[in-house]
Amino acid sequence: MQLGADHVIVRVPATSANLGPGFDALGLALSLHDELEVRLVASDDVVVDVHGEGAGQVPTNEDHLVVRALRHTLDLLGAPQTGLRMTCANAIPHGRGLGSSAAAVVAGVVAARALLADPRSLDSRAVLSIATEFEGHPDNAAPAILGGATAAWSDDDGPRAVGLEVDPSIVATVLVPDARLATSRARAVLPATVPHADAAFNAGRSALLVEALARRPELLLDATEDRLHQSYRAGVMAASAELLRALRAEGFAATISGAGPTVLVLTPDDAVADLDATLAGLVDGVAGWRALRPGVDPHGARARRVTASS
Ligand SMILES: Nc1ncnc2c1ncn2[C@@H]1O[C@H](COP(=O)(O)OP(=O)(O)OP(=O)(O)O)[C@@H](O)[C@H]1O
Ligand SMILES: N[C@@H](CCO)C(=O)O
Repeated sequence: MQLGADHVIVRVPATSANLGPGFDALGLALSLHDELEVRLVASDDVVVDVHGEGAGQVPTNEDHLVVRALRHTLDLLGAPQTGLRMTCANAIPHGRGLGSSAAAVVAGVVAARALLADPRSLDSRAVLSIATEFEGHPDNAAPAILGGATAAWSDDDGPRAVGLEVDPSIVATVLVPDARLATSRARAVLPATVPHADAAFNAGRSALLVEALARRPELLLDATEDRLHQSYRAGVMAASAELLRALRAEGFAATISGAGPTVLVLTPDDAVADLDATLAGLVDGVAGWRALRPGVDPHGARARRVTASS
């Protein structure tokens, strides 16, 4: 496989996984993006400049997650490796449950694809498969690739995903604390098995959530109930668990975003003012938290080749 470009720009969205009952399966792309510029250079060097989230914290060499995903993809396709200069402008907070690691991996894979002489040789399913190898589960990678809301699953041929309808009146609010929590830590507190009744409960709520997202936002509170992960994780994200409880008690469809500790709230647009008033009343619960209302990203990851004339 030959390379056909030497300069690409990639934009990839944040994602909120699980959406309550859809553990490791459902996800939503949010209009909060990391943007990367990748140039091939003649030497073997890797130079990474990071601005925004993660600056001064993530590696700036071959260990950088985007570089690892990019190189892995080129290797898989039998494409040549070269030196790289990469500039990252990151808006997705790290370790907060907004899919930063999936965004980085997807960015690396789609950057590699855009560098190929024939980018069509890697379709969305192959991108999902590579990204899931890194992530271990496809629920963030799927919406990061496809945009919108997605349901992801795996069969014998690997991970797959489909887009789900989202009623345009649904507003996503994310409440992002300062504290970070590594996904690995939030997964380590989950039990190996769960009661059959809890699995059945979540199956019903996940099915309902597909309908609530598509055209019945008034069902979002019931549809976002979960018994498979959030209560087990409360001990490693006490403030988020308390905020979740308080918002749900007021009738808002709050969930832990991904592996936390961010809280996602899904509301019909006519309930946004009530949500803001409720948040203003929870002064202690949200002091120091960032409240963002990013909108749903309908596109997913995008890559553009830069040519001398563009
Ligand atoms: N843009 C990035 N560039 C380089 N490394 C990144 C980038 N984004 C995330 N990472 C790496 O991934 C880690 C965060 O991944 P982690 O899976 O713990 O959380 P998350 O992906 O933000 O949340 P979640 O998986 O719950 O949505 C960071 O600490 C960093 O090591
Ligand atoms: N489904 C994953 C999302 C975070 O990567 C989890 O909750 O652990």
